[in-house]
This record gives sequence, C-alpha cells and structure tokens, in this order.
Amino acid sequence: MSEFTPLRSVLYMPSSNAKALEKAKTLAIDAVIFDLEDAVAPDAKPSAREAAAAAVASGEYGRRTLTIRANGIGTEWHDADLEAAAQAGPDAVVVPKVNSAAEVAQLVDALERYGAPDHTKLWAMIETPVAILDALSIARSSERLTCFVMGTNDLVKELYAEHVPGRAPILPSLHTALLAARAAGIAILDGVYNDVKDVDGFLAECDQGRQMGFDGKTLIHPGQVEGANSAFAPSEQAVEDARGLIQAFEDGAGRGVVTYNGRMVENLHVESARRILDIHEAIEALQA
Ligand SMILES: CC(C)(COP(=O)(O)OP(=O)(O)OC[C@H]1O[C@@H](n2cnc3c(N)ncnc32)[C@H](O)[C@@H]1OP(=O)(O)O)[C@@H](O)C(=O)NCCC(=O)NCCSC(=O)C[C@H](O)C(=O)O
Ligand SMILES: [Mg+2]
Repeated sequence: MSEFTPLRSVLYMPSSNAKALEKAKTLAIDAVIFDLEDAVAPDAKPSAREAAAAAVASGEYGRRTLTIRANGIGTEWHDADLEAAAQAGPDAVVVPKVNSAAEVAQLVDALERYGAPDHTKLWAMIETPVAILDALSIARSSERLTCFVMGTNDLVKELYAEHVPGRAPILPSLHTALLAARAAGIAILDGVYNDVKDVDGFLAECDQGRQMGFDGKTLIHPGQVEGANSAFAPSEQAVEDARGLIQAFEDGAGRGVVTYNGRMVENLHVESARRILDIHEAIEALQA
C-alpha cells in the first residue's frame, strides 16, 4: 500500500462562500484550501473563519486533504486565524507570504501553543522575492513544514513582471522553489491559472507544471479539477512503461545496465519508474 498522498488538484475556495463550501463536497479534488485571505473581504473574515473551522470539523469532505489558509503574518487577522485553524485540526494550515526560516519557527510555535494536533502540518506559500532567495532554508526549517504552495499572482506582482503564456518571467523562481522543495524532501504545488474560461491555456500550464516536477496544481474553479487530475496522474502509457522497465531490469539479473524499448535502463530509472507506480497506486486507492 502506498503512503503517497495525491495532491493533483488543490482547490481554493472563499470560506465566506457557503455555496462553494457545499460544492466542494461533490468535486473530485485531492485537497481543499478553505481560504481566509485574498478571497475573503475584511468584514467577512470572522464569519469565514468560523465557517472554515466548521467545515473541517464536519467530517463531510471524505478522503480529501483539508487545509485552511490563514491571513499573513503581521495582518490583524493572523493570530485569530492561526488559533482557530490549530483548534480545528485540518491536515494543514496554509500561511501566505512566508519569508524566512525564522517565520516558520514562529508559526510552528504558535500552532503548538494553540494546540494543533500532530497531524496538522504547515504549508508555506512562496510568493515573494525574499522567499525565493531563501527557499532552501525555509524548506528545511521544520518537520511540520511539508509543502510549498506557489503564489504566482503575488510573485508576478512583486517582480513587476507580466502574466504571459509559458510563464518565462517567473520560471527561474519556480525552478528555485522546486529545487529547494526537492532538496528538503517536501511536496510542492504550482500556482493558480486565473482565466477560468481558457481551458487550453490552463491545460498547457498543467502540462508544464508536471514536466517541471510539481506534485499538483492549485485551482480556483471546479472547471479546472478534471484537467489537473489527469495532467498530474501518470498516463496509462507511463504506467505500462514503468512496469516494463522494472521487469526488464529484473530480467537483467544483477546487470547494472540493460535496455528497454531501445533505451538505457539503470537503477536510477528503476527508482523513477517505482515512483510512477507509487503515485498510480495511491490514485487508484483514492478512486476505490
Ligand atoms: C472565480 C470565481 C469568483 C468564479 O465564480 P462563479 O462566477 O460563481 O463561477 P461559476 O458560476 O462558474 O461557478 C459554477 C459553480 O461552481 C461553484 N464554484 C465556483 N468556484 C468555486 C470554488 N473555488 N470552489 C467551490 N465551488 C466553486 C459555484 O458556486 C457554482 O456552484 P453551483 O451554482 O452550485 O453549480 C470563483 O470560482 C472563485 O471564487 N474562485 C476562488 C477564488 C479564490 O479562492 N481566490 C483566492 C485564491 S487564489 C490566490 O490567492 C493565489 C495566490 O495567493 C497567488 O498569489 O497567486
Ligand atoms: Mg498570494
């Protein structure tokens, strides 16, 4: 049985939107981010906080990974958000604009002080220039930190860059965050695609994210779920190839290198193939 938790499709929803909270129970998403930050107006913050905590406690979201996004450090809502989220005990608390290892330590202390259970992890949003430049120390700063979430809207804004197809202006930042996440052994999710009507653009960005190595994509609309689930799952062909490659290596009976379908296969390729099967198995288990 795989211990891998699929995070192909991670849907934000404003916690102030009762209809969206209800809708999420019916969607084939791997994870939910109950948002208290950007998508919630200031006067709706207290009721959104209560709604997010109630949603986590409801037990009505099945096997989906449940997270609450707090408002950022230094905002007037941050402490109350963290306290309510810690006490609700979701799978993770997502904190925007995390800028240093010291901030992670501060967040972990606060979560523990507010009584967060051990299963409640911290997901750090990486969305500022200083976070990119300090990504490795942030990624390695605490065992409670298990995932980076890219905030590509804030990143584009902070860089004075532009949103363009192919994302050339932010690729160095995305790669730096990916390097840090992989070096630290944590998960990493790609940013959102803002144009909910542009299906082709969204699917191209999913493919790009998977090719770069992201575990999945953050989403803003139910119409994006199916595309992300399919883009971040190994294709049937990839699963078949992985099985064939492992078999070919095993048939080589201890030889360090064999070929499969004309391609060189060494132990490192077998490890990649096993990872593909691991992800596939975890997705199959979810669907069962
Ligand atoms: C973008 C939206 C405002 C569009 O909403 P709407 O016009 O209501 O869409 P539809 O009419 O097409 O909706 C169809 C049905 O789906 C439900 N719905 C819509 N969005 C969601 C959602 N996110 N989660 C769950 N359900 C959703 C509608 O209620 C309709 O339901 P029904 O009538 O029963 O069929 C809207 O999609 C939206 O608010 N999206 C989320 C926005 C958000 O959370 N933004 C903050 C996160 S993004 C960010 O901050 C990233 C980061 O920080 C960065 O820097 O990049
Ligand atoms: Mg942001």
